[in-house]
Parts: sequence; structure tokens; C-alpha cells
Amino acid sequence: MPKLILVRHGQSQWNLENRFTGWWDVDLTEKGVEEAKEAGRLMREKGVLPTIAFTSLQTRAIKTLHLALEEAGRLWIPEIKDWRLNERHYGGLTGLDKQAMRDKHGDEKVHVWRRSFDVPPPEMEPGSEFDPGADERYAEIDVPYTESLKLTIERVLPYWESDILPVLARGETVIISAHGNSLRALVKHLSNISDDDITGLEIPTGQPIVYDFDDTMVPGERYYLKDS
Ligand SMILES: O=C(O)[C@@H](CO)OP(=O)(O)O
Repeated sequence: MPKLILVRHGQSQWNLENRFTGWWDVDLTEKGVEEAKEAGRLMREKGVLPTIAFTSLQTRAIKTLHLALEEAGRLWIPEIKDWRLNERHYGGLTGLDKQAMRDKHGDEKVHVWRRSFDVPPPEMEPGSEFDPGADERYAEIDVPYTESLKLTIERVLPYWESDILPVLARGETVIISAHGNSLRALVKHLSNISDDDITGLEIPTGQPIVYDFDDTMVPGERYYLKDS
């Protein structure tokens, strides 16, 4: 049966520093490296072994994938990277301290920017310090200046449908190593979560989440691999 494993990258340097990250390319912390390895050990222990991998173009997700696959003895599987699995773009908030923004704008405003369905953060100024627009890896695309979860869904879901779902339907065990909000986009779709309820969904770092699909490609309930 097709199986889907979703992993959010391990703790990043800016998760640790409590800074809005989005498309900025930060590395894993030591704790993040350990979380990624632990995810791989868990897959090995449970015998849930990916046969093909998808990840974003961002270092923290790519490294998490590699560390986990190494622990699982699966570094050799095919791997596809695509910007459409990138984190949601945090606009003009990128690089700023989350607590400082709460102090300045209030908890509610910051919660809306972080978790609302369709309110994007203020736009990033083109060419500003944390604008990835000139990064070679994005040469072929128009890098956004901000994204809400809704806008993130608008690029994650078409990719899911065109590139990942057909692979899964072949009976593969697919791992996607991605980000808090690109994975919220996918989980919202797969678990049929409403626009209101999605505001309450958090995806923890380094914890594999699994969906088993039936032969008509309908996903079952999602579960944490550690609980299976
Ligand atoms: O900063 C970010 O890009 C994300 C994920 O780390 O943060 P948030 O929890 O606010 O979605």
C-alpha cells in the first residue's frame, strides 16, 4: 500500500533564535541534527522505509532528509527537490524577532500573521537584506514577496497532484522533508481541515507523520510514527 511520510526539518538556527525565517536559508542547529537522525532511526526501527524522497530547495529540509535517510540506511533512494515545497514566505517579517514583533504589534496581530489562513504578512521590500530573489536556485521562478497559508497551498497542492501523488500511486513509500507551513498546507488538504481549524495545527520538528493510502488513493487518518 502507498505510504506517505511527512517530516518537518529539525530545529534551525532561526527556530532557536526565535526569528521569522520563511524562504531565508538557515542551517540546522546541533539539536536539529539530532532530531533529524532520530527521525531516521525511528523509520528504521519501525520498518517504515522510504523508497523515494521529495524535499524543498532549502538547506534545513535537505539536510534533515539526508541525515534521516542515512540513519535509515536509505541514502541511495531517488530524491527530487522543488521550490514548491519551500516554507511559506514570511515577507517583511523575515529575519525579525518573533517576541519583539509581539511586543510591538500585540499577540493577536502576530498570531494572525503566523497562523491565519489567508492574511499574508506585510510584503518584503525587493532587494532587502533577506530577499532570496537573486539566489541562483530561484533563477527560473518569480520569488514571492510574501505568502499567506492560502498562497502557499496554491503552489504546494498543484505540485502534490502533478508530481507526488502519481509516484505514490505506484505503491511507493514517499518521504517529504519540508517545513512547518508547507506541510500544514498538505495536511490541511489530506486531512480535510477547515480554513478555521487550520489556525490551530502545529507541526513539530523532526517528528515523522504518516498517512497510509488505500488502493483508491484515499488517505487514512494521519498518525505519528512514534505512536504506531
Ligand atoms: O519562521 C518560520 O518560517 C516558521 C517556521 O519555523 O515559523 P512559524 O512557526 O511562525 O510559522
